[in-house]
Amino acid sequence: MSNVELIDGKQIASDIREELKGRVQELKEEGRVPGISVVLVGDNPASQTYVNMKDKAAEEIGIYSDKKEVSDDISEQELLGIIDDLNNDDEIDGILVQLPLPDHIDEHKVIESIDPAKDVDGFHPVNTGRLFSGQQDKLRFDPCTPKGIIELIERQGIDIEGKDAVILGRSNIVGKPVAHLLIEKNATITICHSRTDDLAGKASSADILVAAVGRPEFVTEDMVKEGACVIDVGINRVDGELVGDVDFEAVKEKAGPITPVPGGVGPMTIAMLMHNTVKAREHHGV
Ligand SMILES: NC(=O)C1=CN([C@@H]2O[C@H](COP(=O)(O)OP(=O)(O)OC[C@H]3O[C@@H](n4cnc5c(N)ncnc54)[C@H](OP(=O)(O)O)[C@@H]3O)[C@@H](O)[C@H]2O)C=CC1
Ligand SMILES: Nc1nc(=O)c2c([nH]1)NC[C@@H]1CN(c3ccc(C(=O)N[C@@H](CCC(=O)O)C(=O)O)cc3)C=[N+]21
Repeated sequence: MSNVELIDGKQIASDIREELKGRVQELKEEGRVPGISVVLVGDNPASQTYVNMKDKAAEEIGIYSDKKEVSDDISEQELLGIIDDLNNDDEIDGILVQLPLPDHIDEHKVIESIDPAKDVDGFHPVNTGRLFSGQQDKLRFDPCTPKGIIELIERQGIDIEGKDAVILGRSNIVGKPVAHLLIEKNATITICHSRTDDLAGKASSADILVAAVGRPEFVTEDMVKEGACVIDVGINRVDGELVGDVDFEAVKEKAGPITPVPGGVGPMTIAMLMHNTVKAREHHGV
């Protein structure tokens, strides 16, 4: 008999979309459904997949969704022009510029050009700043993947307060923001990266281990404490197959609650994007 406790991100994300559906219906009756626009530069197939998943989720929930697909030789100026139009579009509550961007475009400049009240990705410095300073009373959009991770843990009934959380990875879109959210939930955090000494030792002290390194099956059995909650953020394509940052088969018996890939954090990212779009619409009004 297997004693694996799987955290079903697919199911939890579906529950969240169902909750949002009701709210969107109310907003529709008020006079306007939420709207999101996704800007896609170039034709990276992985990006196409995510953008299609966003479209599908929006449609299911009743959110208006619009796509701006442009060639990867678009100038920075032109891209900033598109964002300016979206900032001024009253039907659009949320703007998402799919990352990464081509090298000739300054990612920070593009993100900073988005109206913070439409920044449903939560990447604008106004939003990351409010996360950093723990401001919960102001309009604040938290990044979707980190927020999805917190929701997964809490909806699984796992208490975060007082726990030792170890995060593998320090990127601006996953590692750093998830650390802030976990601090806000009263966890004690350690962030590891490529220069960390004794990463395995640190990881194996974690009650909650978040793997976001972008290396297939990086987390092995020796890096996991017995019964620890393991959250696998990794999305790696290996020989056409999707593989996480955790060696799931090797770790699943030793770990406590654990997320699969696919069907773990990924669907939660999309659900949180929808959540942020509804929140943006509530703020903007009809
Ligand atoms: N499920 C989802 O919705 C999402 C999934 N992802 C996936 O999550 C993973 C991480 O994404 P992202 O944060 O953007 O990745 P980045 O490449 O931006 O960051 C990776 C981090 O991991 C660290 N790292 C890399 N190799 C090692 C190593 N050998 N030992 C220790 N640390 C290491 C890096 O350290 P250093 O800083 O020192 O270089 C860096 O901080 C990817 O697989 C990505 O595809 C990303 C976003 C959303
Ligand atoms: N501005 C911006 N915001 C992002 O949020 C953003 C981005 N750029 N660039 C790329 C990353 C990656 N990302 C994912 C979203 C959903 C899944 C997801 O739902 N994955 C499914 C599987 C999908 C498949 O089969 O390929 C799963 O894990 O079950 C994965 C990855 C969002 N990102």
